[in-house]
Amino acid sequence: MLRMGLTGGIGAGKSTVAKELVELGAVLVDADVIAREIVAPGSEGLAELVDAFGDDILLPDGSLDRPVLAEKAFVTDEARGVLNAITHPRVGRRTAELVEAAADDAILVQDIPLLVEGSMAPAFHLVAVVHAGEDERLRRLVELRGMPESDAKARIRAQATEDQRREVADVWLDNTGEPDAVVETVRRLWEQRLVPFEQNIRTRTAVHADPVLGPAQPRWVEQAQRLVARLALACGGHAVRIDHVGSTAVPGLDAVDMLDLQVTVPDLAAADALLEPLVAAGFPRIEQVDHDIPKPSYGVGGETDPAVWSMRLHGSADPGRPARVALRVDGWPGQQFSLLLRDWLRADADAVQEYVEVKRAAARSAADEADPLRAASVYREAKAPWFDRAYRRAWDWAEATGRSI
Ligand SMILES: CC(C)(COP(=O)(O)OP(=O)(O)OC[C@H]1O[C@@H](n2cnc3c(N)ncnc32)[C@H](O)[C@@H]1O)[C@@H](O)C(=O)NCCC(=O)NCCS
Ligand SMILES: Nc1ncnc2c1ncn2[C@@H]1O[C@H](COP(=O)(O)OP(=O)(O)OP(=O)(O)O)[C@@H](O)[C@H]1O
Repeated sequence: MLRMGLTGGIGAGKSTVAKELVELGAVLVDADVIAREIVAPGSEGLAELVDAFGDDILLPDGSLDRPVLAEKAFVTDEARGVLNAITHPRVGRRTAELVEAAADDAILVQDIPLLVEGSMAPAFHLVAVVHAGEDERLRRLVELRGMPESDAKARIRAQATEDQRREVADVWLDNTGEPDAVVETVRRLWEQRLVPFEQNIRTRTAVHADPVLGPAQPRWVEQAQRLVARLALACGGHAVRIDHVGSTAVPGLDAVDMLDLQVTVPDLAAADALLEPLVAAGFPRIEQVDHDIPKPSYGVGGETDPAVWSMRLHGSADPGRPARVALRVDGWPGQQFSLLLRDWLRADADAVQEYVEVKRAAARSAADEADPLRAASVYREAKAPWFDRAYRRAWDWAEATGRSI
């Protein structure tokens, strides 16, 4: 099952996007619909609202007078807090039941207006944000939906900002233009990302990245932050720390478009306990081959022992964001080196330049190989001698600068 969170400010066009996704085959769980269900006539939720806001929020037939409640609830943060405290736990429980009931191969889309406000992003495999500027949203709400302007403005004020939404957005769906434009983008998203992503989760398949060296991308840092947040939720107490490592964590360093994340675990048993939680979170296990594990030819204390280089490797099931997740044991040389190498390169521009040239030469040698597996191995082997020396140099740098991990 793939779980996608869909959000956006009021009037941005979530319903337009959700409708298209349902037509394409998604199972929709809509928080606004659930929020209506849990305050239906005769419900406990409605009785609590009446206790809190007075019986003038009821229509003569006993149902909720929504505009009247909106007028009372969105005037102050306190009143909105009371509304949220009554409704949100009930919406949460009903949502959990619906998610539980969805089929294993479902592409589940959860339309949640307050996803960002509720810090829910890491619980999803992917978060899509529908965007339209504030003035345009106001216009749509007032002109097309007949909402009082003061109500529309009060709700916008009560919601997350555009910057906060950008932070969690794996996919940014611009809906400032004609609705047809966003619908077309949604169709492409469905075919190129959501369908293969769901299949990869179910079949435990990690995606590959094209082994092409490209210039550093500023978006790598934000993307890595989102993956770290997901991994932290999936790993819970088993992770000592989670870091963005590797070339994509070093500003200005050319790299293959593959993010490296390291989950530090207390021991290998903890790494193995994380197998299923990581698969479910969209990070399938990759079986290791011995030569994938770096082992320096010299060391300062036992690093040549292959046992201390043991690790567990996972990949990403998301075709839109290839990543490798290495689970390494706290204090073992591989875990330490991965952090040290990153920090040394971040601190030493000459070393970065040197490494870029080594990588480019390795890429040139690999380009002659037609077989992709062979090309990957040529690339790896061409970099190995530099890496071997880097192991020593990074430790020397740590000693000289008094850096500790
Ligand atoms: C106050 C109510 C009765 C007003 O009903 P109305 O029919 O006018 O609006 P509706 O429920 O369709 O919501 C429309 C939009 O308003 C915004 N909104 C609704 N509730 C809130 C809230 N508590 N805080 C901020 N924005 C909100 C969302 O963008 C939502 O998509 C209703 O919004 C409500 O019960 N809200 C509390 C539940 C809630 O938080 N729902 C949002 C998702 S869980
Ligand atoms: N691209 C667009 N251009 C013009 N109008 C649009 C566009 N997309 C949506 N609308 C209209 O704007 C209004 C708000 O859109 P929609 O109901 O999809 O927003 P929403 O994000 O689901 O809002 P809510 O937060 O209230 O659930 C609707 O009347 C819709 O028909």
